[in-house]
Amino acid sequence: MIQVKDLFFTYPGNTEPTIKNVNVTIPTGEIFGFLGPSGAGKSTLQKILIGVLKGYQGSVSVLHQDVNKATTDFYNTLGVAFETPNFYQKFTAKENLQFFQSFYEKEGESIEKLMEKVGLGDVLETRVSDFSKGMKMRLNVVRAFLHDPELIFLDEPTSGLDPLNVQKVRELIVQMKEAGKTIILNTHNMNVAEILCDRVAFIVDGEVKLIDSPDHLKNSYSQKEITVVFKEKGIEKQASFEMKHLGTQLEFQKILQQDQLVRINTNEKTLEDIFIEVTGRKLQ
Ligand SMILES: Nc1ncnc2c1ncn2[C@@H]1O[C@H](COP(=O)(O)OP(=O)(O)OP(=O)(O)O)[C@@H](O)[C@H]1O
Repeated sequence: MIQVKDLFFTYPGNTEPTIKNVNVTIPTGEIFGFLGPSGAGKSTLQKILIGVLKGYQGSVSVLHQDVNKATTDFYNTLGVAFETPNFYQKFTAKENLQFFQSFYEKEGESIEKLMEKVGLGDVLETRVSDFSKGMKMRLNVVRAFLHDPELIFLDEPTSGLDPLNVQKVRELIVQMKEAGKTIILNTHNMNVAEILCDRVAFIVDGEVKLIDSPDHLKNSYSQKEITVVFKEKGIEKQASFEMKHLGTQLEFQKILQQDQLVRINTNEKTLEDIFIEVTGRKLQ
């Protein structure tokens, strides 16, 4: 679906490349996340992958085409939600979506259904000027799916959304994956990445530092131990035990038998902890 080899890109007028030696292959049907702090180069990479930024070095094949030679077909099978939503403020949400849909040959799910899925079912006839930032973000996601594309790029799709609406957008993305779509997310929301992505790439200063699945990363980086919090003579205490010896760990068995357990933590690292450990950088 996507094959990037030895990619470098320098903005005109800059001396240093913004994208440095990126190599990545993304198969059909995957949810793939580019994770990195602000300024890491995620949007630049997205613009190269959708054929907007030219003049790069290396090779970029998307939907089995060299993006430098992308045809109309390419844009009919590609959906994009840019980080900053761009709508006609005086038009209603529905009028905006109908207008953008008219550029494409194919129609996917109805505007009404898609809007319903992101919790905007009752504001179809509302002018976009009356939308909040979070509503515009959700409308932006709907816009990317209008023409039933095969490959969808979503730049920070959950930015500025409350937890309930983050969940709605997440559910829509999962439904699209189940329908066989390939989805590329740019995000610095590690929680979203952890739940949604089959694989993630850590990107810092234009370089991909690591590509792996969230599960495999968490298994590799987390300590294989648990911490037990228990009460002894009314005082709360804690002790850590290696997971592989738990069955024969007498002290652990004693805590269980005395029924003094308060809680057990698995000491699992979050994707954010692992990002910091691997790259030495924070995400926000
Ligand atoms: N048109 C441009 N000309 C010159 N430099 C640019 C241009 N657009 C972006 N940059 C620079 O390229 C670097 C990467 O920016 P980019 O927007 O790709 O990062 P990002 O990871 O998407 O960040 P964010 O999460 O804040 O959107 C930044 O240093 C930015 O200042």
